[in-house]
Amino acid sequence: MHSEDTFSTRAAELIRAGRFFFERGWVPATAGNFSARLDERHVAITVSGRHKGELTAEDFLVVDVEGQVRSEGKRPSAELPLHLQIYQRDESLGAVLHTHSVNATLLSRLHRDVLVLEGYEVLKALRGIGTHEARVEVPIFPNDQDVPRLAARVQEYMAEHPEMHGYLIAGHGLYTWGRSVEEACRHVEAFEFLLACEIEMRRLSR
Ligand SMILES: CSCCC(=O)C(=O)COP(=O)(O)O
Ligand SMILES: [Zn+2]
Repeated sequence: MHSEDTFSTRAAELIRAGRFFFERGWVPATAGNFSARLDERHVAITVSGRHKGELTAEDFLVVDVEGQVRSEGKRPSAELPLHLQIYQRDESLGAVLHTHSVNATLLSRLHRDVLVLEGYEVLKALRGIGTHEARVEVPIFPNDQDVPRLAARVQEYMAEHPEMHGYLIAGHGLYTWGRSVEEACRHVEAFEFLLACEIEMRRLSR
């Protein structure tokens, strides 16, 4: 069972991540949501509707991995099922981060089905990738206000593509994850750099 200390430490890491993302324009208004695993069965996640650049420890609540709320009077992120899908399928994962940058939003509307990233040295910032020659496929799922249905769709896709590092939701944003908050933040930064390169490439080759 997790301690209060674990909750405070994970919340502090996610608060820092929120400030960092907000300063870069990746979580405008109240967009985005963040979570971190507390133990095998519990997760801390942002309360719905909070500004992710101005989070405090009060803006997090505890849920179990089945989605039962363990903090009275707090409403979890509307996108909780997308976080739980990741924790349920892989016990080694410790954090899930969702951002809404301009570049993620634009690319997810310009492409259908999948965005291919290849030839970039920064791909090596993604866990398990050791060469710029890697080919990273980022699936793009249609947006859906029925979040459990969207989570089921992601689950189905991940069963076929277990090496995924993240995905886009069309017109919406990026989901990525890691074994720790630090690793998940590195993935957000790497993806944002790669998405910015892809946008610029399209502009230059017009
Ligand atoms: C203002 S963004 C619309 C909702 C959304 O996509 C999001 O990421 C934030 O939702 P939450 O319930 O986690 O605050
Ligand atoms: Zn969102």
